[in-house]
Amino acid sequence: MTIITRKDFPEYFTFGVATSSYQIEGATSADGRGPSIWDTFCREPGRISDGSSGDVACDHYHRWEEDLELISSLGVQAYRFSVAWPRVQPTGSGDINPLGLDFYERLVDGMLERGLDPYLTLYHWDLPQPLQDVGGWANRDTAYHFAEYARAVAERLGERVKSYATLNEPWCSSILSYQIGEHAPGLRNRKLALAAAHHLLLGHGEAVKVLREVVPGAAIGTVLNLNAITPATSSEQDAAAARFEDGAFNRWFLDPLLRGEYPADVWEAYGDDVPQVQPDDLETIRQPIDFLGVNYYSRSVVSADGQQQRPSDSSYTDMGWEVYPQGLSDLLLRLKADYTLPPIYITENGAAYKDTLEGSAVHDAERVAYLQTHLAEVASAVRQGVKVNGYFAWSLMDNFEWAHGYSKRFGLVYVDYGDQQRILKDSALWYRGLAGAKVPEL
Ligand SMILES: CO[C@H](O)c1c[n+]2c([nH]1)[C@H](O)[C@@H](O)[C@H](O)[C@H]2CO
Repeated sequence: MTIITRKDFPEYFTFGVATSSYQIEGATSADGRGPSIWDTFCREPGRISDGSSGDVACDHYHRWEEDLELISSLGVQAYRFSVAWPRVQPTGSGDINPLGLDFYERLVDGMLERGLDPYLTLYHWDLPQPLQDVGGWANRDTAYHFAEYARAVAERLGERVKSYATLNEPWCSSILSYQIGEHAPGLRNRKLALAAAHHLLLGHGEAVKVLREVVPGAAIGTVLNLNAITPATSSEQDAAAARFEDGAFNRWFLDPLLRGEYPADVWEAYGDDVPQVQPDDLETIRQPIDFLGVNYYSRSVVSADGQQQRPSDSSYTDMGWEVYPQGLSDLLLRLKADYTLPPIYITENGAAYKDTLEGSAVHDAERVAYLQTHLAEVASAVRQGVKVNGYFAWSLMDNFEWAHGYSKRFGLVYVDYGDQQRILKDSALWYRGLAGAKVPEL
């Protein structure tokens, strides 16, 4: 395994850690916060593997200062976090809750006081429940409500926030949530899912227009989860299946955002389930952006029979995801080859492993190896000319892992949910050595 050091990355490269509001904050009824679709989803029996919810999570809402100290101690330059829409606008439209904005203002000012650059995500899945009561993202109005919520946040926080990402992973907020049903609101309807995907993209475009007006000096972009997709064999059937998966998973979002069009091959395959697109929608969606966030965890090996392949010579994380670092450089080089790109940030990369607390230590060698090998691929892609400006490890600390509850640990920092103690894992110490290293004299 190649040893990477700070010298393998450009001087301007930003190292950070990432979280999201519903996964760490808790305090789901504090200070005027309204219910989100995840509060509702967690109460539906069987939805969450351990029957838990984000009601307490990491109690970050009350421990935010301690957590900012923790982040600062890791030597990183930036912190990627998300704002809970239901804290700021409890019903998703109309009245703004000043106490909700107060929390994020304290948080952002706390970052700046510690020399941390705030990288804000406006939507990381916690949609106000009243919007879902009238269709959620399958309702076109939600796109416009989202832009007004973006306005409220940007007007309060302004350009203290260095970077505004509109969405986190619209594929998850639409296909995984409205078609596959694994995430809130847990529906299984492809037509609704494709409508939701379109309205998420439209909401992104409408929000970009608002942000350009309110915070013209901030970097504005969005975040996609993208996979490196490999056919299981060299057969034409598997190759065709891989092309379609690439279209449905990657290009369905990349092409509207970067080209202002849906991929024709996939559009045709969807038949009557395709979304209703108004004449100016794609022009709105393709608003120029200053960065593209890429979340990468593993590759997808696709066969015509639809069976998920598990190459026997690979290792797998606790989520059952193949450890395939080369997929990250493959993906980045493919993006460079196929699209006219803004600078890229790796906004999420990390792994869940079964962590064991030994006294006040967690020796998570597998996670160190995962981070080391994936960062080496980022460095390789940068050497090959891909403009990657930064990397955010997922996640700062163990947290609520959606349908898996607290059974999966992604953190660089171990959380003892009994007493909310935070304990640096070996991976945090390793990452500090890289992220906190002084940039070598060039
Ligand atoms: C298939 O991986 C996805 O890209 C993905 C993985 N993850 C995500 N998206 C989400 O953005 C995080 O909230 C999850 O906690 C994290 C770990 O599951």
